[in-house]
Amino acid sequence: MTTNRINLSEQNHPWSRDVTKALQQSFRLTQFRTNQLEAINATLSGRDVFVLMPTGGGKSLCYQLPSIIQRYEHRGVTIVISPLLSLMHDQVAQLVKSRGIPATFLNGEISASQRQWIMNDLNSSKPSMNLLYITPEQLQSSTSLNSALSSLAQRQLLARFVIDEAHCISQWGHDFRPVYSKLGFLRSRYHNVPLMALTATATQIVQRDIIAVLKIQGCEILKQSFHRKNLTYQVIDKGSKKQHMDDMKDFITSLGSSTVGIIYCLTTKQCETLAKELTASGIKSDYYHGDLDMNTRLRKQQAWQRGEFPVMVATIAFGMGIDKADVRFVVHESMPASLEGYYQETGRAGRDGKPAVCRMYYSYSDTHFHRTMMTKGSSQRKTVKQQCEQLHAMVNYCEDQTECRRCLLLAYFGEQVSSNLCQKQCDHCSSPATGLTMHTFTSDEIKSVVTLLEFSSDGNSITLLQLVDMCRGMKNKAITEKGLNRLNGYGKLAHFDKRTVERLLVQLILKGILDERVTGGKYSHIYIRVILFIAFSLLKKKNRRGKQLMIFFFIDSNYRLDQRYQPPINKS
Ligand SMILES: Nc1ncnc2c1ncn2[C@@H]1O[C@H](COP(=O)(O)OP(=O)(O)OP(=O)(O)O)[C@@H](O)[C@H]1O
Repeated sequence: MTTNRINLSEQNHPWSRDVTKALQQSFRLTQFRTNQLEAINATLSGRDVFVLMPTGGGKSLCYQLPSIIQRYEHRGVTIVISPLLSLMHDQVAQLVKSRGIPATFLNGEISASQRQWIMNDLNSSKPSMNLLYITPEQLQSSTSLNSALSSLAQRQLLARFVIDEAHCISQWGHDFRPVYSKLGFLRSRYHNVPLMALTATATQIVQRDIIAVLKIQGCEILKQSFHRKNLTYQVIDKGSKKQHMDDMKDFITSLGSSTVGIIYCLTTKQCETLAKELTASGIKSDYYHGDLDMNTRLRKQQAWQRGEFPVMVATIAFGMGIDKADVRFVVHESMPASLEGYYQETGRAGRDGKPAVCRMYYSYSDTHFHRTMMTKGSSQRKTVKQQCEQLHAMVNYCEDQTECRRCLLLAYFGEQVSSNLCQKQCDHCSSPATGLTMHTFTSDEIKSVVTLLEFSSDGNSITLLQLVDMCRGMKNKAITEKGLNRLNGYGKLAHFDKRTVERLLVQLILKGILDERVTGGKYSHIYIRVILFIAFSLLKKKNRRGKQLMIFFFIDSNYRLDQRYQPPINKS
């Protein structure tokens, strides 16, 4: 790859006429979106480039267009490393059918003869394909593919490597894939082949990780705001199971029962049950999750894309590569595990630029599912600490009672913006809470909670709700039987209501004073216990230095489930 810098936003480069022609004739588009031209110029000039664009921003064009520019130095085959088979399938079909661009894919599912044809083409003196989509696993394991790529590189017919969904490289991304983290060998093996990494989700940490793992320090970094002005963000208390369900149905019906949307659930079972229940209520839905076989998944995704039914109820397995422009709502039936994931999932709404709503139902108890997954180690191979930090950031976002949601979300991705940008397109900006009460807890009150835990003879099996009851001096059986009512600190917060004490404990968890852990109890039952995270002595020390620990937060006493903001929405 070259280190020569050119002006990326100009159109006076040797290839510029061809680029304009390709945009108009092959892609039938009139102008570039933010950073597309810059990414194209960077890669055509031989530079490595990191592209951070919101979902639906038009990342594909950044590498598909240069792949057909074949008259200049970096020509030949563009290799696209993509994590998902369905994504490859759709992209290749669209390239070949709609644009007449020679493209194909190589994955574990194609036949031996197709594979042979591809290898022959790569090894020919003038390969016919412009784009080859491959999985990172293929790159890792196939000797024939690697020798074909080396041969192409030697003959200067390897135009570039594209790493799509590059956040999969980072343990801090929301979809870490260990095989992606091995892609660093590309730079060492193919010194002169430009790399392009694209993602829609990247905090500073993820971005640094991607660049470090791929060894593309000094690359062009093209970033743009994560602000999606047509999306409305809402967080709604779940309430009871019935309220939650009724609200979801009312919400969808209010938009029109044929309105296109996605509902994300945490489990496969929830997806199936909810899809059936919605369909029974007149909202035509189907479900999608990772336990379905590949063909069923593909069939369901395509049926939804074609508009055969409007609502897809899915786990996060329904994700990358969904290119449906008219998604008017994305509902999270429960809180997701991270803001990175949340942003990515909500980003599938309103890709046509028209208004769309992102509604999340929240209950702190949703964290129990995520903590259990973390402990089982079945979600992703990140450290539990990393996952906990991400989960706490997500909870912080949901627990917030006053700040503009858009500001909170953008701040998480490192963008400081004014709430004026929101234009009342979030629940807090559109209908500010009317009954806000600020609750301040003194150091002594906090210590009473901590003391309760520390002096509890059976402290390791106290759940959050039990602790709330103990703080409030409740005398239920579980407490009196264990003699927990005789502990120091018991009943010290009796003058607060349940909701307030619960909020306090959540704040103590978010501030790292308490923690929740999953324990395997009898009959391998899993339950969450509260533990003291910061040693009591440490808390006291802080006080001796005069740093009084105070916790304060707001509670909206007027919050009613039936007083929710309904955003204006274009039903057409
Ligand atoms: N310059 C442009 N002008 C108009 N439409 C465009 C332009 N570039 C891309 N698009 C359209 O925007 C939509 C989204 O593009 P694309 O699928 O590349 O987004 P993406 O950034 O890859 O999204 P995701 O992260 O969800 O994969 C597509 O329908 C595409 O045709």
